[in-house]
Amino acid sequence: MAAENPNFQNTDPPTVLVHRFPTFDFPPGNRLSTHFHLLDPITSPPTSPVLLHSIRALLCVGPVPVTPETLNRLPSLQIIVGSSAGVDHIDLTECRRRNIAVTNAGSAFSEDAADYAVALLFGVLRRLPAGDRYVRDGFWPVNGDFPLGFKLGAKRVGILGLGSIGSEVAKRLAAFGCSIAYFSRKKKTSVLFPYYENAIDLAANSDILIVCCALNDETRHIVNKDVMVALGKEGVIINVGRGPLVDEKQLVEFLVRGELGGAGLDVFENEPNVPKELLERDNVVLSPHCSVATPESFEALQDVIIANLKAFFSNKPLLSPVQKD
Ligand SMILES: O=CC(=O)O
Repeated sequence: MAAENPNFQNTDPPTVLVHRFPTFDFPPGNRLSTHFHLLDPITSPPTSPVLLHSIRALLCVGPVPVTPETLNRLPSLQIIVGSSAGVDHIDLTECRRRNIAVTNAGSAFSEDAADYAVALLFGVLRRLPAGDRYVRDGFWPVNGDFPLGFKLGAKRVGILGLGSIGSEVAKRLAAFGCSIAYFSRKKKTSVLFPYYENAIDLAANSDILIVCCALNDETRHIVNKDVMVALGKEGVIINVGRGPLVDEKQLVEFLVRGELGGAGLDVFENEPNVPKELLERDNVVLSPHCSVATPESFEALQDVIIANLKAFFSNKPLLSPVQKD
């Protein structure tokens, strides 16, 4: 038992406590358990409070909340290794206070998330899901040609959050001939794209807004009514970040009143619930929070998790620490 074995945490492989919803796990065949002793309270017998007291590393699988109560049970905790790009489910303030390091999925998901943002954008502009329904439902022979879509090339794209995902979006849309501008926490010295100091100015100078920033107190509802007005009647919003980055109630009203051109949404404020007004709109493409969900991404994620945990247990710099500022 851990209390009788003060070196428990130094055993090989090192112990990592798993924190997850019962319904949420890695796909079968994960490689983590070949490197670490994974202690999963959902599949193992109840974990004793004494053992919990000795845990130094927590692996957070999926968006399960890490609250001050979770952390109180783990007084020796030094690192939380997250398995998602966003870490809004982890109480970062409390982690900072307790000096607990937090890591995220790093760039494991960035290419898939960026591909998906572009796919949603094509879906909205060229009306792909609506065209698919038109064919399947037998309207083509009866009603004739399908209404025109819009060209992607030469559109002005504003990216909210030019991090790892946003940069991949920029690369892809630049290749389609779009002009790129962005708003981020900070202006990036290494980037030549025009920078706007706030989301409203970015929207006023964009045809399309792609939302891919982290969710926190500063960015909650960053896409609000004023940003929607600035984007204008033809404007398109794509969200592959988190639902609460967009004021969903306002978004619905703007779409219903025809004051926005369309939206492509992989994330929602109250998942898995989607406002019913969106279900019947052909200029809206809906998706069940799966922009990063490919076997290739999950393979890359395991590399990032293993690298972070190995670095932690050997006192080396972490691969993907979450920014402290
Ligand atoms: O939503 C997915 C993620 O944050 O990784």
